[in-house]
Amino acid sequence: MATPEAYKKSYSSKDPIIAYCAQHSIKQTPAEKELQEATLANEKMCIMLGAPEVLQLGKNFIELIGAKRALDIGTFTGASALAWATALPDDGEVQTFDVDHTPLNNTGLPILNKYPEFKKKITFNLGSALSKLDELIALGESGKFDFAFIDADKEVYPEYYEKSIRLLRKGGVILVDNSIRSGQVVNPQTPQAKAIDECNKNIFADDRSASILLTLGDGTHVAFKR
Ligand SMILES: C[S@@+](CC[C@H](N)C(=O)[O-])C[C@H]1O[C@@H](n2cnc3c(N)ncnc32)[C@H](O)[C@@H]1O
Repeated sequence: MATPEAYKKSYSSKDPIIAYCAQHSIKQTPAEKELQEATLANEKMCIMLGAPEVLQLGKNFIELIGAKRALDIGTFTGASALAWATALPDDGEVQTFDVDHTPLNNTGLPILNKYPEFKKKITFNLGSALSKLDELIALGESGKFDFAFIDADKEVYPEYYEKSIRLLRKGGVILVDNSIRSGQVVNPQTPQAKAIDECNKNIFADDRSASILLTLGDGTHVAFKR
């Protein structure tokens, strides 16, 4: 029985409409399929795996806007970083951030090492994502990224959005994962749900971007930098 959080993810949902949409949307490379299956099989916290329909949306945006540089906030086993790497051009770059590389080392890297054409585009940063994003801003990288995926500690979502909007160029796209949090944002009670709700409200009120909150996966807030 899927947990409520996993319910809307296509790989765990029993909903035939979600299954139908997934069947007519998701196009994974063999590398992505292998990493998804290994994560679901090996990782106790496999619930954290990015929903493939959300990763598909991100890949489509990367292709559409001709992105070259992507931020991936929350690596886990590397599934979202790999998705962006498959969609980026050969000279593309993914900067991915995590405080814990255990799932990456145990499950992600044994598979990623088999696909050097994708792995070579990914830089794995170990440490607080917020500090690393601040370092990029201090290094003069503001306005130089094309795409960002926010999928790490939920309490920090409002700050991750702020850093991402600064680091993206005009026309860049931000996807915020778990923006509905199994419906908890409607009446947020936990610090995580409250922070996601705050982030959703900030994005909706933000003149620096056009945006839409989609009921895709566990909720996907999409912001297009003006
Ligand atoms: C939901 S998982 C990421 C899933 C991944 N994006 C994917 O598509 O499979 C969230 C990750 O954020 C990491 N994380 C938690 N707090 C963090 C922080 N302060 N800085 C960076 N990463 C953090 C966790 O260790 C975890 O691996």
